[in-house]
Amino acid sequence: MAPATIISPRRRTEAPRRLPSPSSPPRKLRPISEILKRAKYAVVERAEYSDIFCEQCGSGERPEELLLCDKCDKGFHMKCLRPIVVRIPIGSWLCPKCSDTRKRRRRSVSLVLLKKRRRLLPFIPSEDPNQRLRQMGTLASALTAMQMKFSDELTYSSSMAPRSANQAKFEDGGMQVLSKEDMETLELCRAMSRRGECPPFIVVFDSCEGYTVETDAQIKDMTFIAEYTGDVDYIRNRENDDCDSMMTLLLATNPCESLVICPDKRGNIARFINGINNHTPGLDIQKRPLVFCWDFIPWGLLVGFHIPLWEGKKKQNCKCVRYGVNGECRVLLVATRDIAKGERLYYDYNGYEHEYPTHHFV
Ligand SMILES: C[S@@+](CC[C@H](N)C(=O)[O-])C[C@H]1O[C@@H](n2cnc3c(N)ncnc32)[C@H](O)[C@@H]1O
Repeated sequence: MAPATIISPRRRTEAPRRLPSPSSPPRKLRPISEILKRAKYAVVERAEYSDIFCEQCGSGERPEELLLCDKCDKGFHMKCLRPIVVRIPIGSWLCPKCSDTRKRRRRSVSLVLLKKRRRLLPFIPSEDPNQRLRQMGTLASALTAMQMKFSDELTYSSSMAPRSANQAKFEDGGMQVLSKEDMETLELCRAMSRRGECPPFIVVFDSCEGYTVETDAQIKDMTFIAEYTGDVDYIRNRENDDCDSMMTLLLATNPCESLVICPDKRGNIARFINGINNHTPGLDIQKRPLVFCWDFIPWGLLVGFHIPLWEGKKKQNCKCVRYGVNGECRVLLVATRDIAKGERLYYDYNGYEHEYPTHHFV
């Protein structure tokens, strides 16, 4: 906003200045806050503003009711504005057009920032090679216990679904495409993993949750955690499969073409990440915080709502997202907030089909 032009020591949108009558005794100066509280109208100083008229009604009458925009210098009757301005604004005032431009400019800036912030970040491997060995060791133990082999990519076999079946264009309603920059980040992470610079996570065993993944360093929001890998198969082949780690890969318009990832023989750390319980409220309703809102209530009543605060939602710190990458579907796990070292990873298993039973999850 352009700085206000100084035409007198007073602001143009300020309250009227009452000149003391020659007969009255000198008065003490009142604080500006008190003057503004009592002020009814804006005063236009006639000497400099005699040619000002209202942009809405075109009239220059009732100059004492004219507000001047601190940016474009144009005049507006307080009662011609919508909504009507009933008292002189405290501080600077912008007319509807100037405040709209400012809002729009602000919005586009924040969108750019938002876009920048939403870019995928590569994980940062621990510097100490011994620490990385320990991390890989915990994964190797868990894989061995599950009789699985490590695989950091999707695998295809003729007895299941061929690679040609994995086409993002088959997705019912289309699939979001991973941006070029995010693809580079994904490739960078894969290259790091191949060199033994693994992501800083460990797999631990918990008597309630089974295997679960914990961070071994602080993780930033939007950090790429892992790709969900395993054998790709048609959903139709797996209808009676009791594997609890299957992941949706493709939901095709023709259900016969839908695919799942099955990490029963091969997979990576993604297969050990646990889910949130999104059925059971963690706090009883009386103890949930109240949120107050009066925005949409015309008669200005203050209304409080209880917001459902599911414990699981609070634990959730990553998400599982399907993307089209070079025309194929891929499933990526990404941090949804900053995660402290030692925190366990959780995401919502019911992201797509709302079917996974999580009632028993801790
Ligand atoms: C993809 S696996 C995750 C790794 C699994 N915990 C394991 O030991 O192999 C999914 C299974 O883990 C278990 N699980 C996942 N999240 C859980 C949670 N929050 N509490 C308890 N069990 C959970 C459930 O048995 C679920 O079917």
